Amino acid sequence: MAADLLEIKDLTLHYGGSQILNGISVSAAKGEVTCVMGTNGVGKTSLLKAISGTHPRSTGTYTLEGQDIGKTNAQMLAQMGVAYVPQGREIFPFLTVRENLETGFACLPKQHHKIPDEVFDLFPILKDFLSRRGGDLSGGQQQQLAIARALITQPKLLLLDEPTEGIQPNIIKQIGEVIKLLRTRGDMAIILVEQFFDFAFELGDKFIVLERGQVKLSETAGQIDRDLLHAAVSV
Ligand SMILES: Nc1ncnc2c1ncn2[C@@H]1O[C@H](COP(=O)(O)OP(=O)(O)OP(=O)(O)O)[C@@H](O)[C@H]1O
Repeated sequence: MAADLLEIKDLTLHYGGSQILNGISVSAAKGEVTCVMGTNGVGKTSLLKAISGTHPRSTGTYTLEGQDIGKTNAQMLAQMGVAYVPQGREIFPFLTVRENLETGFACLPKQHHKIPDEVFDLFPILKDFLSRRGGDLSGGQQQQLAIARALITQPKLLLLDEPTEGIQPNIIKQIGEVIKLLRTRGDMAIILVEQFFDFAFELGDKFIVLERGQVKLSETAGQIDRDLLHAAVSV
């Protein structure tokens, strides 16, 4: 198995006085997809917020490529290669597709301020729509744009929060193919939060199931029984 890029131990997270995550340990390796699963409200998005630094971690240790990144903030984490595609995509509706993509440059030194051709190889539709406003794209196209924008930051760790939510089946399939391709490339670790069971099961190398802010189950694809995993993520 590949060496872990990300290692998180005993993470806790609070919103005000409410403790939402409790003693979470997660690791992720380059060339692997780690799926975080569980029913609504168990803390999946909160975990991604903690990893991306968009919400402060209360306690726990966090290393990226062996480097302790303790209280490093979201902007610094993005510059270190942590890219977060949030649930709901959060593209800028009044910016064009090109301008949305260019926002990814904020994490990069000036000499890398060019949209790589690879982005259009992965998502050809974006090339045709470069001048359209983000808000005029379909939900699936917006999701592709959000993933493309994250890839422009040259991530080592890609965090995807429910990329299939509300998306038409043909685009879900394309997004699945892109995730497979990125995994095969082997230069990034992917953490995928997903409630679409078949999609997650097909892509995952590791599965972590959360329940009320704790890890209920953590297994590799080779070890996990499909029915057991399905039961673990069902209400
Ligand atoms: N900003 C916030 N302030 C207070 N409580 C919050 C906040 N965001 C989330 N929560 C609560 O934290 C818990 C975990 O939410 P979170 O969004 O992380 O779960 P989730 O597993 O991603 O759910 P879903 O699948 O519905 O997106 C829920 O009880 C939610 O109501």
